[in-house]
Amino acid sequence: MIEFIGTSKQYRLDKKIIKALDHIDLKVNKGDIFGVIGFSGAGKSTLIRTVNLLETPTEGKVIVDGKDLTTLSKRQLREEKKNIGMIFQHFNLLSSKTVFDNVAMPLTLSGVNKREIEKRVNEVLKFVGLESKTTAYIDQLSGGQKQRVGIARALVTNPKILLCDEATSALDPQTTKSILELLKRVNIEYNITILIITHEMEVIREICNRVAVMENGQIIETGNVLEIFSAPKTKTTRDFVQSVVRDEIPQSIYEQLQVANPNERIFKLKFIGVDVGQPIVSEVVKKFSVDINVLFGNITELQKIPFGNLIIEIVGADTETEKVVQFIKNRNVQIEEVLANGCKPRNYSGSDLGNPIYG
Ligand SMILES: Nc1ncnc2c1ncn2[C@@H]1O[C@H](COP(=O)(O)OP(=O)(O)OP(=O)(O)O)[C@@H](O)[C@H]1O
Repeated sequence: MIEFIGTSKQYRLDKKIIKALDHIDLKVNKGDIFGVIGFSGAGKSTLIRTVNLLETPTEGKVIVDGKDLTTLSKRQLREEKKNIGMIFQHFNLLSSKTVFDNVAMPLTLSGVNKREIEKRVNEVLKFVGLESKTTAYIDQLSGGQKQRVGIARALVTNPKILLCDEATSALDPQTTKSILELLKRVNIEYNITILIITHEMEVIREICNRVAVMENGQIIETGNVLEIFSAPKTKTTRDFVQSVVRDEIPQSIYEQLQVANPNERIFKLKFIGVDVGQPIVSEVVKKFSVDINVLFGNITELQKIPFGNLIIEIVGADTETEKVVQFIKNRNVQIEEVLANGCKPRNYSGSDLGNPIYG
């Protein structure tokens, strides 16, 4: 649906060349809610703005729905752009106009007749839940309502693609959730492919099915959301994942544990999907001569699939512990020995946390 092929964009600032996009190869499939995440300056805005040629690439192609936009005439490009809606962090609405007039704007500019405009605008305003606000002025709306107007305006031309440029970054968490819910409905009910750029992993977790991580104008990692959350490969991706799914022992617990007994080792377990329901800890204790302390655990949901993290201390002879590790692996649960800041696996004992609560 959207394909970047060797897409680069350079800016010249004084005598310096800034590589905002550095040979991007990326494919967004029809029906995706595709998230691009990165820190400030990574190149996200530049990337999304090339999809409707608000920025022209200096090199490479941007293919949208089979057409290379960079090769189209102005008139062809205007036609193609009707298939692409966009919403913005700061809404980009006209405050001197009513909600209705803001939403009607793209149709008015294309010369659509009044009756049709009225029908379509009322339809999309109903869809975004603002049918009672048609005559209100933008200044009389909350941030969330403003973004709903932005979404209605983007939908009014029946686009195939919706571009979201940090669409929830100016909103509080509750409002963010409701806007993300609305975007999910846009994707499902209107069958619109969505490309979102964000610096918030929460947004990726909530609605995206696929994600790319950007750094210094490049895509450093890409995959489906479950894959990226369960096995992030780069430090930047790990940091983003950590921001919403903690899977490290909290510092306070580290501090209470003391290095001592070689028979005590700490492991991190990741459960994905149905595995979350497995009573694995109690099974291990019944089957093997070990004790287990649960140090930390959480569970979250990714695309309706449960995703859990557990950090446990196994107390027992090394040979027995290795058998436990194998047993857990055989149950399709990821297990790795915890490393402390890149040091060798640590063994702990002492303190209340060292007292087995299972077995
Ligand atoms: N018009 C411009 N002229 C010069 N440099 C630019 C221009 N636009 C962007 N840049 C530079 O390109 C790089 C990528 O910027 P971009 O805005 O795409 O990043 P971003 O990931 O969207 O960051 P943010 O989240 O802060 O907007 C940055 O180094 C930025 O300073």
